[in-house]
Amino acid sequence: MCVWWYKAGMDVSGGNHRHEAPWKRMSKEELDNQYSPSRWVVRLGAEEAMRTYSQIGNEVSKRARATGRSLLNVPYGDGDGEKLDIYLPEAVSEAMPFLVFFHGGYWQSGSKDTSAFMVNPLTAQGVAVVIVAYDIAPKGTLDQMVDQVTQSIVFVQKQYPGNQGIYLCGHSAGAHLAAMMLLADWTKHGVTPNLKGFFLLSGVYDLEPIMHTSENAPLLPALEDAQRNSPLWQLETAPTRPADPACRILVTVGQHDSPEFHRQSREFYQTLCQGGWKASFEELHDMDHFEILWNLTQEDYVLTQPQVICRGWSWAHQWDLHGARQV
Ligand SMILES: N[C@@H](CC(=O)c1ccccc1NC=O)C(=O)O
Repeated sequence: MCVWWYKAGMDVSGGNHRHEAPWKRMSKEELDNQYSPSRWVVRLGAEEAMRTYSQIGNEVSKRARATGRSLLNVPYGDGDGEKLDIYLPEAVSEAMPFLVFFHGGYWQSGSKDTSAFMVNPLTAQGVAVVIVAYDIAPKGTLDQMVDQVTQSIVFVQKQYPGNQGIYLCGHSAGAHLAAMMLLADWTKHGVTPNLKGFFLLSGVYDLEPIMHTSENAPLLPALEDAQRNSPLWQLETAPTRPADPACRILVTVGQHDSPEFHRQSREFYQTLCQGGWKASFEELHDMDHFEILWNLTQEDYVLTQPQVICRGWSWAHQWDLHGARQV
């Protein structure tokens, strides 16, 4: 079942009219603006928002490591950068649920070492959290990053075959990498991970507009690179099906994210619905691109409740609190 949450005044009419994509009419300057999330924060200046992002990431990661219940820099592949951190709950069991997180930073910055945002609230509630490093550009190409993320999930499944579910979460560029896992061919890896949910925070799902921005152009040398790595494009042209039909996908975007980020999330959600995936969409009230992550450090935030993240997503009903309604 697809759940469409909307607020009064929100445009629910849009289809996937790619030929009419609004970004095609934008100047380079406007595209740069639309794809620079820090320029859209409302309570801080752009630079201050980025500084705060690093500072909070640093602090929460130190706090997460201070509990001593972590396995750090575990290799999931042969490459130097192919490492992940596993944060365990107090009561470790065979059948723990796992949340695997992919950090953002436009595929060019960020680190697992400063991205343990949701670790303490979730481990306190019995969920094991894995924070994955991947080779950001210029060391890594997008194809390599996608491959590394795939390998990291295979590693978790092989290491913890009795897991109660693997839930993927990604922020921004990390949401893109998580979304690419909807297209993964697990048969090549000899194991099908027990994927139960995708939790996509302010992501980018169509990389073509990014090719035309100054900051990101070097990432995507050709249109084929952008298309091959665009889950939106791929799902529209070659739809896939979940291995587990109960697998859920939550697509979220911050209210203060740019119009292009809103469009990307909405279109991705619609494409998922059309493809028969169990998807939900939520615009996070009064949130900017970075505050979404800061809220994930809080144990009492709606999205860090295990029943939201790891138990059948009964969370949806809680959104009534934010004035959203189901249609
Ligand atoms: N240069 C970007 C930085 C950025 O996009 C970003 C930074 C930290 C975490 C996520 C980000 N965006 C997506 O991956 C900006 O101006 O917002």
